[in-house]
Amino acid sequence: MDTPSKPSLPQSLDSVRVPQLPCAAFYISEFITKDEETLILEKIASAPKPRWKQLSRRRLQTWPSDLINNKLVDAPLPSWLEEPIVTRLRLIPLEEGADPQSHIFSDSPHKRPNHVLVNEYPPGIGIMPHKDGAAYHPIVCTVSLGASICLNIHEMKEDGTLNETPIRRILQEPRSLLITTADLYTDYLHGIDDVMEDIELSEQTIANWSLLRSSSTFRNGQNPRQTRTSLTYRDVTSVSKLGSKFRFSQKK
Ligand SMILES: O=C(O)CCC(=O)C(=O)O
Ligand SMILES: [Fe+2]
Repeated sequence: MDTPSKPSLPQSLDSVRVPQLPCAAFYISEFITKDEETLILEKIASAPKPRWKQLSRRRLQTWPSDLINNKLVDAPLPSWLEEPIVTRLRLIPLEEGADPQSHIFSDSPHKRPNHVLVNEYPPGIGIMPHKDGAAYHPIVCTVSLGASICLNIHEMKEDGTLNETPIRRILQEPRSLLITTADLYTDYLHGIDDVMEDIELSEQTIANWSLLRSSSTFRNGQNPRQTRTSLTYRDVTSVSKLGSKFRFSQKK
């Protein structure tokens, strides 16, 4: 096959920092290959039906399991969520010249993500502006599959209500990785509009325009939505070991 078996990763996260954001975010346009994307989408599609949680308009899979009181029952991620993504995430140093062992999860409690949400967005469907809550170490790695979508970053008004106009927008292409960290997850909100098309896309309006794989695709400023699936990787701070005992007691 002609397609490369691995995408070429940046030398450091610092070189793919999203400009014009109040705090650190990083965007790698080609984080997985088309073949890897296809394989992961097949694995998601072939998961047993009860794996899907149907929300009012969107559906969701949670791996390895739902959190209970913000705690994760200790269990490994399935291999198709671990490889190649987790390994590759931990290969990119934060800065050039930094300790080559350092990576985005170096300071997280488990040094790696232990939890993945799979969110499927049909055209016209998004997610309301929200914060991700206290269960996680404040780093989220989002791999986008299938189609492009715009993520909006919002701030709160002085009176504590949401400012509906996003302060920035980030365009996520299929096979890309977006890493959002720190205040972007703790102080700001993020959401996706319920639209059939993202509009007014340009160098002026999209924070990661210079980092896109193919900004020419959006020359006319539009992104007609197709079904887009996201994988959000996080490190759940609190992990209980109860699960292994429970599984043991279930064995005949
Ligand atoms: O799909 C996305 O890019 C965002 C998902 C999200 O915000 C979440 O699962 O908390
Ligand atoms: Fe979120």
